[in-house]
Amino acid sequence: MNAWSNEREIIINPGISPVFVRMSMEDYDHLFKIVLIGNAGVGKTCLVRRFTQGLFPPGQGATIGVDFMIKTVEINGEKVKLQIWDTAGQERFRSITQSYYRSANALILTYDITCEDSFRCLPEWLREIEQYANSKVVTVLVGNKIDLTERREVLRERAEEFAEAQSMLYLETSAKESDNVEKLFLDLACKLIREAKQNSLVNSVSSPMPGEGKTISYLNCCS
Ligand SMILES: Nc1nc2c(ncn2[C@@H]2O[C@H](COP(=O)(O)OP(=O)(O)OP(=O)(O)O)[C@@H](O)[C@H]2O)c(=O)[nH]1
Repeated sequence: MNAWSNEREIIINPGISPVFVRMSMEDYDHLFKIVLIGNAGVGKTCLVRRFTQGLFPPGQGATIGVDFMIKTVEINGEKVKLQIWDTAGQERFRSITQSYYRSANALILTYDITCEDSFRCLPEWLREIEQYANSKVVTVLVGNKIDLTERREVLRERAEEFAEAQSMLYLETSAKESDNVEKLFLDLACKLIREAKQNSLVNSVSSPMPGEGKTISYLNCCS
């Protein structure tokens, strides 16, 4: 095993055959697949671990291939199971990670506000999305590491403008300080519920995936 809590699901041979260490018989009202993408080192893994485990891992190493976690939340009395796929940012894993886009209900495209390069690469990531994701996918642009204010290289206004031009939602986060991380995932879940209810989602997750995490309640949206 590893240092992660038992909420983590282990994937052996990412992209080929997911093998899950734990099974769950628990029901849910909605199941959504969320995939995090973006340059290496922008903080994708830290965002996932902050949300699913409430921690900021010290000395987080680079993701190899794809990691997978599940968290169940309760929103307005409905159980929402979020399958969260954390992809490696390194170029050499691109052919593996691309294969996870197609069935995603939502993509979290992440950059690092202290790294201009990670922002400049966004058009390249958008081309990947265009090519590999389904046309109904909800995309959120996330500027991470806002705790490093003095090292900011990308102004919020610039990112907001970019996101708006691309019809993406935009949020700034700090996985380290836990700023906006819960909001990111829960607002996204709310949007996916609304879209599911309007029957506008391509229900690409056809068969339930096993596994279970903590259940938390969230009542502030979906009105
Ligand atoms: N200060 C600060 N550092 C962060 C934050 N999020 C991540 N980091 C640091 O950034 C580095 C990279 O974080 P990861 O979560 O591994 O980044 P990643 O995008 O998953 O990287 P790959 O797996 O290589 O694609 C680590 O040293 C983290 O500690 C944040 O919100 N604030």
